[in-house]
Amino acid sequence: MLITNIKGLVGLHPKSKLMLRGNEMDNLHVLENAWLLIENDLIKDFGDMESIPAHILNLPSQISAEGRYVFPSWCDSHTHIVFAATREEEFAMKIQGKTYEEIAAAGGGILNSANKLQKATEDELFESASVRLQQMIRQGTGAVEIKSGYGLTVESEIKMLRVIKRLKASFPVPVKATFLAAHAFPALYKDDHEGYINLIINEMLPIIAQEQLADYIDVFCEKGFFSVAETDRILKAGAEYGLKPKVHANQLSVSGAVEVAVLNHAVSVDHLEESDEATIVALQNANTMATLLPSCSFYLGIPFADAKSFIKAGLPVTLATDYNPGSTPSGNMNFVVSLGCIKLKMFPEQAINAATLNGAAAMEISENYGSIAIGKKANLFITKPMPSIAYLPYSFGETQVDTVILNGEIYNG
Ligand SMILES: N=CN[C@@H](CCC(=O)O)C(=O)O
Ligand SMILES: [Zn+2]
Repeated sequence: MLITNIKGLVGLHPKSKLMLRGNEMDNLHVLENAWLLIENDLIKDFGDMESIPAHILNLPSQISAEGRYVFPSWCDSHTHIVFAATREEEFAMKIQGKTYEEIAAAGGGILNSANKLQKATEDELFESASVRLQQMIRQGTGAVEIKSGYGLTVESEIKMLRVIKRLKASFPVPVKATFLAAHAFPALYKDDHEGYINLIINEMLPIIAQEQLADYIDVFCEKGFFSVAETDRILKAGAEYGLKPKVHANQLSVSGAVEVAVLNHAVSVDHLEESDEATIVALQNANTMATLLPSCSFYLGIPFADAKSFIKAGLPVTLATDYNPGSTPSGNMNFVVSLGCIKLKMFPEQAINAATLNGAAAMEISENYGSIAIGKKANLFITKPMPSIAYLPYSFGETQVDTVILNGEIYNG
């Protein structure tokens, strides 16, 4: 497949560049008036239309991208898209001004989702999550991480992870699975934290390892949820089974979650709406990525993470959706990139790098995804005609994705 007359081929990085830190994120590298050759599922070659070799120009399967841009697919490294029901009833409570904690204390939140998921069948969960994933792919997402964490029993957490495994087998995008039973203490174990942590470590993890159901283990480390000590114990248990940590950290308070995640060599700490100098210092001396979720801040009305300080401190910053029924009922990475600019004050180049190559890095797949380089997977999208690259985050109410290409083929799902 040959794409010609591309107004701008966006996100050119050397194939060996697996992550962008600090001011490296300023460089998006765009080739104007370009062509791109895809062979099978890989990027075969690309160049300037002025010097396109004749034998390439005469190839049969051509797409003209006149006035349009070609981007690497969005890489969404933080989602909770397997859930049984939406939670609009909490929407009104939020509008009344109830906080996330107050809604959870009133039986809403994660436990609300858990009650509904426990009653849903694996097929029902697969069907509803498939609709969400298909919509995300149409909006330009070409790689995704999906978490458990609404089961909160052995049976339902395993049910969720089996659904994620089926999604991975059914869609033409890389899917990374994260075990997040440590999302909240179920009602039965409200006053018996040891009992639930014992279920996680001694009952759930062995099955997950046996069936290879997860790549990562995650903990919601926050007041009212899992303590730093409990987080440390659960991450260490996961590591025994080869699961690397990702941590829901500093969403509602500076909780010590970042430090314990770094101590456990976490791939990423996610949220960071609350941070201080110590947070940044802890991350500066680590390989842990800072994954920011601005559409969660937008929906909950909580602070936006201090992206500019993180980038200034030389950290690798990632953007993701956090798509879930309670705090971010949206899987649109285009809107996340817009909020990255509008609310996190990231430049378009930084936000696009954060949502592509760094998103891939936060899923440890950036050898093959997240940028334009010869030999990388042809997971791309062609935009509608646009005046500039900045127009994509600028036009926040529209989605500029026009044609989705996955593994070198046009996606018609
Ligand atoms: N804070 C923890 N977990 C999700 C919210 C889950 C929910 O409210 O259903 C988050 O990342 O925002
Ligand atoms: Zn989350």
